Amino acid sequence: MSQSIFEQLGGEAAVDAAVEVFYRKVLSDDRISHFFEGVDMAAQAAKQKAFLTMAFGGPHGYSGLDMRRAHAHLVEKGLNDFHFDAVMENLAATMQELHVPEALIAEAAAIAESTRNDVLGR
Ligand code: HEM
Repeated sequence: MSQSIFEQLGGEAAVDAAVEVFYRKVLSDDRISHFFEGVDMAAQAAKQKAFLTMAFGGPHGYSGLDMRRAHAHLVEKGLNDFHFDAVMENLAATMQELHVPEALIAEAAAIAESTRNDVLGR
């Protein structure tokens, strides 16, 4: 059986390392940082970790319905494809910075991409 990206990258420790890099990129990206204003910082780190665990195909407790619910208030504030694309870019840039092989980056992107319609509520 083939391993998930999560396992190939080194499991939880790898995700922890990626969280820090991804977090910094997202919060300094003025296309999307405003969506994170007022979000509790400790809870935010856990969210980032959940996001990356999901993108890497690791064990997570989220369904499409949860993704829809978690982002519904952001859709009301105008969250759209432009913002989703920006997050995808930050995800790829994070993995490039951590020297993740291109094939694994593409796999993670495909997983994140599969949540687009749920995250954008359509
Ligand atoms: C690539 C697809 C995405 C995935 C897999 C994802 C994943 C998640 C997860 C797992 C949570 C935590 C949900 C919970 O509270 O249980 C969350 C919350 C959140 N997401 Fe996303 N997300 C995605 C796209 C986005 C985008 C495009 C934005 C905005 C640019 C965004 C902004 C947020 C914010 C601000 C929260 C926290 C909401 C709050 O606590 O008020 N997410 N996301």
